[in-house]
Amino acid sequence: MIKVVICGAFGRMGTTIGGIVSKEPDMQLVGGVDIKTGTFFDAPVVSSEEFSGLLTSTKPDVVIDFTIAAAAAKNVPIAALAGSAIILGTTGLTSEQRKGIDDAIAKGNVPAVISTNYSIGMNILWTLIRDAAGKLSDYDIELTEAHHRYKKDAPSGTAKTILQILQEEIGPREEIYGREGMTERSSEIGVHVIRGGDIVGDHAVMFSSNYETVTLSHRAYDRAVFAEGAVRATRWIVGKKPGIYGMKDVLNLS
Ligand SMILES: NC(=O)C1=CN([C@@H]2O[C@H](COP(=O)(O)OP(=O)(O)OC[C@H]3O[C@@H](n4cnc5c(N)ncnc54)[C@H](OP(=O)(O)O)[C@@H]3O)[C@@H](O)[C@H]2O)C=CC1
Ligand SMILES: O=C(O)C1=N[C@H](C(=O)O)C[C@H](O)C1
Repeated sequence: MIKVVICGAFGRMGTTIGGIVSKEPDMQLVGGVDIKTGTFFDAPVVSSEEFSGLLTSTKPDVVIDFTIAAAAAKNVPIAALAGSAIILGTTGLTSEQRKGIDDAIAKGNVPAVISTNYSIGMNILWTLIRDAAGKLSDYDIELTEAHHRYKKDAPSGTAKTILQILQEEIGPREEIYGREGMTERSSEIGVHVIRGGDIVGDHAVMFSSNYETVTLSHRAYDRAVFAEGAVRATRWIVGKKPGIYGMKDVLNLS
């Protein structure tokens, strides 16, 4: 049995993942962590102050974190230093927060999957964007993303990963976040963020020349797509060598 604890248990992702884990025959949901406490899917949910105690009493194989950056920056090091494998989906981490997490994973000598997007489709799209960017580096590039009204970080973690891929493939380019007034396009990458309703997650990259536009896009219809990916990563990480992996490793994408 793979024993699992979920940080952010009562959140949109935490409840979706908890529902899946609780039905998996080879997994046992042993607890959750959130601001509010109680139970989810018959497992106890404790506050972050009680997280260490939960780890000692349940000894989870894997801790999954979908919270907010400030919480993940505290939860993940505690879990890693206690010896649990990590699945981290929380976005909006500062570089200092990410370094603290990476250091704790190294110090705890545990394996971890960290990804800004656990959907299979987005991981395929990232490889397509890399390929297109290498070949269309002289085209104008615009990136758009749209999410629900409650999303706290902008641009999305997925959009930041796309920007990183573009920068790696086409060399350093200025990033312009929205435009207003008298603007003249140069070689920048334009980045545009939309927030509204319950949009689950849309991302698109446009490569435009004077005669054509290539658009590579992805739309998630249901959070289950991220949750299923995180559960897949949870099963995959058990028994892996210590280190930080991505979904491309889980999905065996080169
Ligand atoms: N990598 C991926 O594929 C995906 C990543 N995400 C990311 O996952 C994160 C969560 O998203 P989502 O589920 O929509 O957000 P929610 O706000 O619905 O859920 C986050 C939960 O974490 C709780 N929380 C806040 N602080 C703490 C803490 N210190 N310890 C434990 N729990 C805490 C929140 O409580 P409260 O509401 O009371 O503050 C809330 O219940 C975001 O960063 C999002 O970008 C989302 C989808 C896919
Ligand atoms: O907060 C969300 O909802 C999502 N967050 C992730 C991100 O920031 O990229 C992944 C997905 O787009 C949904």
